[in-house]
Amino acid sequence: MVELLDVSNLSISFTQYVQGLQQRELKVISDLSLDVNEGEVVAILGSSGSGKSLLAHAILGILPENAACSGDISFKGKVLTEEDKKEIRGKSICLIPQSVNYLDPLMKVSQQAIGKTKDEEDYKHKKSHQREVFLKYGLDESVDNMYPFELSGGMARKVLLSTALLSNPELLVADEPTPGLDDKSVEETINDIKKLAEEGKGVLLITHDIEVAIRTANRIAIFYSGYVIEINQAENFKNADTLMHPYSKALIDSLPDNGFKLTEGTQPLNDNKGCIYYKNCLLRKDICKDTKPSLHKIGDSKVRCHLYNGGLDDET
Ligand SMILES: Nc1ncnc2c1ncn2[C@@H]1O[C@H](COP(=O)(O)OP(=O)(O)OP(=O)(O)O)[C@@H](O)[C@H]1O
Ligand code: NI
Repeated sequence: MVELLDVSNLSISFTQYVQGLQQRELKVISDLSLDVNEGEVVAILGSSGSGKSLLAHAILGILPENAACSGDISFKGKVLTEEDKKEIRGKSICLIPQSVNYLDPLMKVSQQAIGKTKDEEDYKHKKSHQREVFLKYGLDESVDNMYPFELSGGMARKVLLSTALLSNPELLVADEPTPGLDDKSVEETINDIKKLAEEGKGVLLITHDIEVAIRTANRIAIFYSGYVIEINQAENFKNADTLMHPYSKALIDSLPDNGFKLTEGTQPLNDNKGCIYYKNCLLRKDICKDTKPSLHKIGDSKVRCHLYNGGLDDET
């Protein structure tokens, strides 16, 4: 098992100005650790605005200027500097962006997929490769000359996927690839992602659709208020009893009532001293109020909860 991506203790925050010159720090992602192996799909599941796209952008090295970021992101055992990220993005690591808005509206889709070319020979080579990959995903020749606004939702998704695959990356970060798609296109997207993993690529699938996560991923990481609170095998998410964190259990139990969608719920925005789930937790203990649990390893899974460490928080 080759580890492709290792995100370790990643935190991302923004400085907010409140009332004139008063500043406060808005922590969007806190102490996030996560890894993706070769041939594996890992889903990160979180509600809207929980920092999922920022995680993707941190991995690619395209965070907005005003974001403060700490922690390490390693690719194949090497901690990446911002320079390294620039060097390998679009090559070994590719992003399937959340929205078609990432495509240039004034450029034909094949042109932007191919990018800059050195000379006619280079263009011919890249053009034939582009056609081959587009065809693999069911995009016929007429699509090459279309502008982004001419694409349907499903076609746009395929264009974003095919474009990301042109450089044959080892790791793909797919940011919400399914919203707005009809059932058939969702099905195709799930199969396409699974196939990529079968070919040996690693995929970090960012989604708020729990059903898509369960059906596509090998492992699922649950995001709550900027923290990963549990990482577990996807099949364990079919039943609350096979999960560990009280929030994950409550989430799965509530799914039938919520039409199997993640509800926004009330996720506290402001961090507190203790466990982020303290207020809502039915199993809370004294220690949970003032001491933050770290992400404990239990077998092949991880959980951020004091219940799983005998009340002691000695692991970092
Ligand atoms: N440039 C920025 N400056 C200040 N705050 C920002 C900036 N970019 C993002 N944020 C904040 O960070 C939070 C997380 O944003 P992000 O886009 O990562 O969420 P998301 O989980 O991808 O949501 P969605 O499901 O809607 O795509 C948002 O609440 C947003 O307010
Ligand atoms: Ni997003």
